Amino acid sequence: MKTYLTIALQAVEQAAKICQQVQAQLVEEDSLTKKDRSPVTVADFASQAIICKRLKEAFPEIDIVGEEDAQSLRQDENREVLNKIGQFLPDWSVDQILDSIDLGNGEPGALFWTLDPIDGTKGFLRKDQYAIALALLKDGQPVLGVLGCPNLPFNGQADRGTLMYAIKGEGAFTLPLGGGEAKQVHVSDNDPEDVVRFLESVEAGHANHSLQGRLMAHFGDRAKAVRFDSQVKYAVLARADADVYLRLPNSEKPDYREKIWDHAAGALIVQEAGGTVTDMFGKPLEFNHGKKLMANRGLVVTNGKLHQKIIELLNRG
Ligand SMILES: Nc1ncnc2c1ncn2[C@@H]1O[C@H](COP(=O)(O)O)[C@@H](OP(=O)(O)O)[C@H]1O
Ligand SMILES: [Mg+2]
Ligand SMILES: [Mg+2]
Ligand SMILES: [Mg+2]
Repeated sequence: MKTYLTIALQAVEQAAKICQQVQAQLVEEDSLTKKDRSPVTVADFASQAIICKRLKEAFPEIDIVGEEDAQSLRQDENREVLNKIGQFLPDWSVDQILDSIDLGNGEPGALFWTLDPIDGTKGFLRKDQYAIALALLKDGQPVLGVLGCPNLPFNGQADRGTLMYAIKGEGAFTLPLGGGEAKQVHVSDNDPEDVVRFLESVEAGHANHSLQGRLMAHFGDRAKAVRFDSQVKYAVLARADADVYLRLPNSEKPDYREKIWDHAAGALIVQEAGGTVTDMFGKPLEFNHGKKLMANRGLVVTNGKLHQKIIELLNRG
């Protein structure tokens, strides 16, 4: 597992650097709109290209299931975006870029990587939080997870981003992006009688803010809420800066199912930090139904001590 970890950390670090460069000089032309009307940027593509190339060099036999693909970039009308990616990957040919992105077109199997090259693209565009999320899944369960969080201050130092990782059975760890000593992280100790710090998405379309608000109201003025984009929420909970992350299904999109790359890395990190991750009914996540969490609805992530209470409140009919 150590070899997987070393390569995964290096790949995420490298991608994070490029994402930071793109974000620092972001212009409107750097993004495209996908078929589902969600955005994708030069940085999402560059990040996926770099990470896939690195993983395939080291582990050619392991499939990568990435969020993005190069189909739109192969169309003439998007040549500008492709050229822009090339500016951030100066030694790469156009074909190398396209083919590396498409290395992420693998299929879920007994052992595979899942990659979200930028989770929270809308946050990235707003210059808020985003994460580079990579997980290794074995027999339907994440066994290694890495989150690169360039805009999440490490130990309160605003100029240093945060890297977090976990190996199943070995705990969760954090270090600054750019390198440093790894320290183990643990979730908070708060119980339902304490202050409860909630996390939810910034984007109203990705969750059910009104239902989440009603649940938080149960805790009166002991409830504090913070909104962050992306799997940064898992990282914040894992290091005890929050107690509960709610992601209840948006009632206007009843058929939406969560994607594996939006949760595999974060969920393992929280679990290895001592927390609990289930769907809104208290059911464990099942990562063995393809690219989506078909057997689960919504997510409830807690420090463990609050889990039963939250599930009860949600399901008391
Ligand atoms: N209706 C919906 N319900 C839940 N998640 C959704 C959604 N529509 C899009 N998403 C996902 O929400 C992710 C961002 O999560 P968050 O709201 O926590 O920042 C997106 O990841 P990407 O930004 O990688 O596309 C996308 O996959
Ligand atoms: Mg996306
Ligand atoms: Mg995502
Ligand atoms: Mg993404």
